[in-house]
Amino acid sequence: MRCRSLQSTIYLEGSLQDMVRPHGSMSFRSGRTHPVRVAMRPIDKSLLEQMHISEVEIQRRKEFLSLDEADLADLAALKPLINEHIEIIVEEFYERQTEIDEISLLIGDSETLQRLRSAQRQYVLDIFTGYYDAEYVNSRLRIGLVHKRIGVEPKLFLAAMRTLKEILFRVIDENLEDVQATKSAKNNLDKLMYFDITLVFDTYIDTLLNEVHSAKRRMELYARNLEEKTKELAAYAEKDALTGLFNKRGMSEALNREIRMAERRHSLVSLIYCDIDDFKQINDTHGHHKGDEILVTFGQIMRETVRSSDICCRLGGDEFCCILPDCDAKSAKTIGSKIELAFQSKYPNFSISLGVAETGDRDYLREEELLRAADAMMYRNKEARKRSAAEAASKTSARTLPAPAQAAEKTTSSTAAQSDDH
Ligand SMILES: Nc1nc2c(ncn2[C@@H]2O[C@H](COP(=O)(O)OP(=O)(O)OP(=O)(O)O)[C@@H](O)[C@H]2O)c(=O)[nH]1
Repeated sequence: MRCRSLQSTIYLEGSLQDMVRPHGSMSFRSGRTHPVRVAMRPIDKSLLEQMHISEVEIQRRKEFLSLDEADLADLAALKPLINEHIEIIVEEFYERQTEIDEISLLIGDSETLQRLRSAQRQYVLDIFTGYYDAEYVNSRLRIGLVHKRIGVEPKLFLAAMRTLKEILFRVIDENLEDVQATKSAKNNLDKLMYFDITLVFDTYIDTLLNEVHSAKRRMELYARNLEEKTKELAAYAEKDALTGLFNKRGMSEALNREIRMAERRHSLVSLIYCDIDDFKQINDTHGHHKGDEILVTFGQIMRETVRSSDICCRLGGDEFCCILPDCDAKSAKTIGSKIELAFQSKYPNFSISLGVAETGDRDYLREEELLRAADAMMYRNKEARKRSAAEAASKTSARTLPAPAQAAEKTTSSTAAQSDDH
């Protein structure tokens, strides 16, 4: 195997090769690390493999450009001449290149310029070796990759190739006497430089496409995340932060939807409306923290008592409701009683008031009408409960006069009041 540096480039590759060489592959060659078995990734393949460029493909490319063995041998014959002029060629090339602001900026400093000079020197010598095999092709492909990564645009690369060609043509013109040989040498050089340019462009475009695909994948991921976040936010907007039940807005949408569905199916929808009695007093006596705990517990009781298809909501403060699709008012009252029983067994000193309303299966109330009806019944039940509590209190105080009136114990069942009301 001939030893030819892969570091050669038109003008910028040299010092930047290490930027793109996978570190793993370097360690592996030097035997410092053991190869780990992982799925085949792009960095596990050579550029030639990634670009699907085989020996046959290299030959095809030469044929496309009518670059035959005789042309290549003629180019190799110019090697002594180029060797003789190599320093002048590289000197003039960089003099002209650094006159271009964009290129000067890309090169950046004198050490980089020095490294580029030596890489360029090697490239020019490589052109005239007469060997344009896989190794040569690989080094050309690498240039496209590096150019894309460091931002050397095709226009700069083409301008550089043109400058180099002009310089080489001039050296040939000035030193070859035979007109036919001069013409043929320039023609062969022209074809080889086309061969190089197509390879550089192939990896440049491939890298560009990979970047586009990668950006597309990132965008899709971002869009998916955004969609999930939007759904989460929308769900948050419909949920009550304290109890996790639907809030008023969520309830409104759900009730609307359930009434419309019931209309389509000619079925019933019932609504239980609950309010914790004297909740203000509970807060005042036991503190807000206890008040919160009661609200959360009530939400849990409600959820655990009803079917999973029923929709439990906290309308605000101490007011709750539950939407019961496919359920009549009688069953809703029974469910309400179960909720009340469970609540009172947890908090024997507190009570709730309930109201129930149903709609369907011939005429249907609107969402706010159904809510108003259930609320009105809850209110009537609460008033009835308050009246009987007041009566009980006055009877007790009459029996125990002249002692001051005691606060009534909250033992009256609101469900009983509700039933009476009906
Ligand atoms: N702890 C707690 N209290 C709340 C919350 N939201 C509202 N409240 C309180 O709940 C109380 C509700 O009181 P009211 O609407 O007067 O009703 P009530 O005291 O239950 O009286 P009745 O409905 O007649 O039985 C108010 O004092 C509100 O400040 C909450 O998230 N946590």
